Amino acid sequence: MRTPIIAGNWKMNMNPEQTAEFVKAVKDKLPKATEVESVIAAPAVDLPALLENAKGSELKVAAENCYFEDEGAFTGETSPKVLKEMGVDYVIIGHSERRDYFHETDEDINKKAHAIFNNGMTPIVCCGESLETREAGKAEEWVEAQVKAALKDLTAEQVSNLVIAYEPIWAIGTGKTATSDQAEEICAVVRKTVADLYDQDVADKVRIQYGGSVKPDNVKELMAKPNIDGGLVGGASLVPESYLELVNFND
Ligand SMILES: O=C(CO)COP(=O)(O)O
Repeated sequence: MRTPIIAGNWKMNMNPEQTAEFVKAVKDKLPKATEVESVIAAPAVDLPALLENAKGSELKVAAENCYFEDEGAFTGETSPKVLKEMGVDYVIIGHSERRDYFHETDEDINKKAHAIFNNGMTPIVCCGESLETREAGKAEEWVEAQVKAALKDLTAEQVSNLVIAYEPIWAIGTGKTATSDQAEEICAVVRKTVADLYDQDVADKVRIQYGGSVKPDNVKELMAKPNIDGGLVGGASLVPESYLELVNFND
């Protein structure tokens, strides 16, 4: 019912030449997008190379961030309108690195979600708690509050098409994966939050990814969980062989 979605988040790790080489290495070995969606999120400087090389393949393209205005005096920002014109499908917003290092607020993230939908793309909204919050027993309420704030005033139709990525901060780039049960537990909370805000039908349609040290050797177990529909993958998405193992997790 929900098409699985595996997205690589390259972060600030690739240049246009490396991007072109990567896409050439994977493009003919991807699953059909109707069975598993394969996405790569790249820095803005790599998007032209990514889009050009991905043409005609099953690979979908994401930006790692954008601004919430379409144009204007916003030095250094990326326009969602231009991303759409270039052919971008998805935009990651609210990654914990952007919240922590660049002080993005829940309100910014909500404005970006509206701007991305208004431009005909799909947001991948990230949420997730710190180790401190988890140890205080507040992971569920933290994530629920982040999801509620990010979705403010979005329509049921928009949220039906949305992707939400649950990424516990303590599992990002640390090699510490949440157990599949821990990941499932919070992904279920995310779905319930959507059901409470909208209805069960919308909650059944929204796709929820887990992110945080997803690797070829744990992807199958995570994907087997009922509320996990995909992965948002950092380190293991940088190498063509491991990216291919991730997107072909069903084989
Ligand atoms: O932040 C992440 C994806 O957005 C996860 O990164 P890692 O897969 O490197 O832990």
